[in-house]
Amino acid sequence: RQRDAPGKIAVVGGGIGGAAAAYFLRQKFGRSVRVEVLEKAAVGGRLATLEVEGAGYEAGGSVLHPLNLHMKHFVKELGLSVAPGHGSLAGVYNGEEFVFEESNWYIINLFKLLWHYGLNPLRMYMWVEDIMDKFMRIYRYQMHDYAFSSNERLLHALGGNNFIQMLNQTIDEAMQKAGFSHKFINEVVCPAMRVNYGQGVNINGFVGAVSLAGVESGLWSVKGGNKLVCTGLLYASKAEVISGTVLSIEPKVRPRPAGDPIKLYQVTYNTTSGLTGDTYDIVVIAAPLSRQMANITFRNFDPPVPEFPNPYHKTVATFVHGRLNASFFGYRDPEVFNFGAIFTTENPKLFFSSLGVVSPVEDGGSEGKLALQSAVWKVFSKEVLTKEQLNLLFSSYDSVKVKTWWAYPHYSPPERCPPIILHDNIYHLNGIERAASAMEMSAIAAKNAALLAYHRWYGNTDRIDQEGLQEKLKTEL
Ligand SMILES: Cc1cc2nc3c(=O)[nH]c(=O)nc-3n(C[C@H](O)[C@H](O)[C@H](O)COP(=O)(O)OP(=O)(O)OC[C@H]3O[C@@H](n4cnc5c(N)ncnc54)[C@H](O)[C@@H]3O)c2cc1C
Ligand SMILES: CC(C)=CCC/C(C)=C/CC/C(C)=C/CSC[C@H](N)C(=O)O
Repeated sequence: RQRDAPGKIAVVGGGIGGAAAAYFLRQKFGRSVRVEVLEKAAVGGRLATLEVEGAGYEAGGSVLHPLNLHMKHFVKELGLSVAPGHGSLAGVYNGEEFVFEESNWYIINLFKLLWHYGLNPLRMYMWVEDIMDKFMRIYRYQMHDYAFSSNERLLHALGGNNFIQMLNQTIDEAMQKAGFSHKFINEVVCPAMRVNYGQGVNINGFVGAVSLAGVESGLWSVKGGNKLVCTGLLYASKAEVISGTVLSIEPKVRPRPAGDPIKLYQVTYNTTSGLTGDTYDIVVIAAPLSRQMANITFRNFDPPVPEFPNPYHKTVATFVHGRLNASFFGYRDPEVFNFGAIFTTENPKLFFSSLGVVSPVEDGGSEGKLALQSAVWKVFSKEVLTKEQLNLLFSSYDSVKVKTWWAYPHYSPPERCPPIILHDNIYHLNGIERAASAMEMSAIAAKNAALLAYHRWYGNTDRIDQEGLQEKLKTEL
């Protein structure tokens, strides 16, 4: 006999992971199930805008890759618009001087790159392409309804032992082994890690490769703000969004006069009206699980739900409307200082990781050059910038807005991803962040969890952890 559909599903967290999970759970389980999303702060989570002088700017997750297919699909499905990324001249600063300065002329850049780094840039492009090609297999597997019970199994299905190995070594080790020069790793790869993950080349090889993809051309964002995808998905999924902080989850058994007892989960949460809760058949946790982050207690589980050490890295995004101080960077004439993005190499003396001119989310992307005279700059740093530091970086400024994040995992390979399955019908999305944290990674984890929850509910074991999918699907239409 076909098992009854679940009555109620709880999703903890209304960021892109939770919103995508609600959407995919609705797709899989159909119209009858009640989906409730519990969110303790704002829908969007790490996708949020900050207002600077009347305009909104992406303060968290900002750029998407052209091959981030779930995010692309959401934008299309929800009738949102794409804002293409803007081009601005970039320079790499080592704390004393610029080790690389981009020119307005393509041909000059080509010569400069060849002169400084030989064939390393071209080889890097091919190296990242190869990883992306394998990564793209996930869309085919998910389209055919296949799910994975652990993040390691998911990664193995995409790139075999090589992907697992990438989790266990630093991007520095991975690229040195692949024959990239020390100078190139230091002056090109390291600045990309610092701008994207606020950490250097000691982060794991997989997130390192994702980070390199994150500085490729064709990046985009959502007009009006990336968080619109979250509100849109929650609306489309007909989920009920409840403002509340989940405190604990506990297994419950409800006896039935006829048939097997029903296994449920009691979810207790705090709202503005006090402590309350409800029971659910399935729970999907779409927030990083640790005391530092979601702080959820799992009560009376036998065996207990294990705690995973999963420290997150602090990143401060500071928005400054003002004029950059060219002389801080060694330029006497501010007129010839025309960088719109400044990346940095590793130098303990530097108090910021990167800075770049940003445009408002309502702009829809500005193709041409951004005005640098008095622009809004986004500065990434590990700590909140002091007034003295701001005065060093800017010759004058009108306003400063600061957002501090527990942004992404503090990467330290060898990396083990926290589990996806926490109990019979409890799933956790954010373990995938230990491999790499990005909007698309949360969307992939959300679809995987929805498929896994569905197949495990209905006993479709043939759709879980299948080996040799790449070969198998080649012959399938
Ligand atoms: C500064 C910064 C820049 C970034 N840039 C990019 C980028 O350019 N491109 C990219 O792809 N990625 C980027 N990222 C990463 C990306 O933003 C994240 O990987 C992604 O948004 C994570 O989404 P999520 O839904 O998994 O988690 P979150 O967005 O963290 O969502 C979790 C939600 O759960 C809620 N929650 C937590 N605990 C509880 C609880 N106990 N009860 C109820 N609710 C709870 C939280 O309030 C939150 O809303 C960036 C991140 C930061 C911080
Ligand atoms: C998941 C895959 C395959 C690709 C994603 C590539 C990507 C867009 C990576 C960026 C990740 C990230 C954490 C960026 C943070 S900073 C972004 C931007 N430079 C900014 O200034 O805000």
